[in-house]
Amino acid sequence: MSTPNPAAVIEITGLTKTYGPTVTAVRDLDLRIDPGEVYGFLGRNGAGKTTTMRMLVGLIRPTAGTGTLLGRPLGDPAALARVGSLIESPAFHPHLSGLDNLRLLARYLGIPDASVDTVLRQVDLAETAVHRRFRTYSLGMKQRLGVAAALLGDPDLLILDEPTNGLDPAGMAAMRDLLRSLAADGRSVLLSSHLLGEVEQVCDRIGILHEGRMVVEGTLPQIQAKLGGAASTVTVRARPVEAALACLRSLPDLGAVRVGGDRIEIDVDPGRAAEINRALVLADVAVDGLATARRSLEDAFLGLTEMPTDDDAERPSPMTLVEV
Ligand SMILES: Nc1ncnc2c1ncn2[C@@H]1O[C@H](COP(=O)(O)OP(=O)(O)OP(=O)(O)O)[C@@H](O)[C@H]1O
Repeated sequence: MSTPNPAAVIEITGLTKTYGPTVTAVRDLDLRIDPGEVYGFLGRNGAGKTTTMRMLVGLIRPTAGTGTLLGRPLGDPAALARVGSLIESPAFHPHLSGLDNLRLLARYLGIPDASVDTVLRQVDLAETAVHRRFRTYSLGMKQRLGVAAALLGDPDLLILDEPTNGLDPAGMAAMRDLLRSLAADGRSVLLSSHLLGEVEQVCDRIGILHEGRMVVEGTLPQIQAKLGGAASTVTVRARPVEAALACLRSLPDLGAVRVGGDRIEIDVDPGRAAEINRALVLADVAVDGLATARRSLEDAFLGLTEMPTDDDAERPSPMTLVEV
């Protein structure tokens, strides 16, 4: 049995949420987050990210599961007071300015007005925007104000559901910098996203959720390794295919080989492309094309969660794994 570590910011086991007899939104989830760690939940819509976060901050009650948040039992008010969260759209007064909304919230929480200026600077909400009515805000501005509100109590743990939603690329970069600087101060961040590129750039560890389950978890290199397969491929268009495969069989240390029409895709370092080309030509195989690609984590993630991609329609004939 593992010993619980008192230093863990979040440590939960078997977290489950069911709705009625048929919907299991989160299934038997184990999660541990350490101080100063930025942890990202990655998953397509409906994977269970928001439900998990709502359980952690006490908005909904877990069906099953035990654990601690900041060293206290899940749902403990003293621990929740040290958590800042942005889950779904925060409720701000539409007719008040961003500044007045935060001042109101600060007073409600018993926090000095000076903290409002600090958090507004942290999220980089423009001076002009601060004085505008909330209802005129763009999605990105609303998002920044939501993060500012989450930061108000100087929390030890931030739980942010899709924090970059609605931000332009510059806003996304600023948000990443902010989250990293918060982590550098020893705070922990749990965020969710359906964009791999986002979590990849900011998170120390990533957990991929799919249909309520954690399917893979780890650092980026660990996830790459766990998802298996070569990280890169060499693809050749070659005729005749049978002769090409016979030739490939004579080459050492190739990974999996897949064939679709006249396309042969080989899991191998792209640095061996020239060697493969030379071998095929020497074997009297006509090489009509040769391309190299590094398999991104995005591809692996999409494959894992069977998410359709925009370029699915353009994909040529399906590839079949062959023995070489
Ligand atoms: N109150 C509810 N009643 C019934 N089913 C629910 C409820 N809340 C969530 N679900 C279901 O639970 C599953 C997980 O939803 P959840 O919102 O946690 O996913 P998500 O990963 O956050 O996705 P999204 O990015 O779309 O918010 C979905 O199938 C959803 O339809």
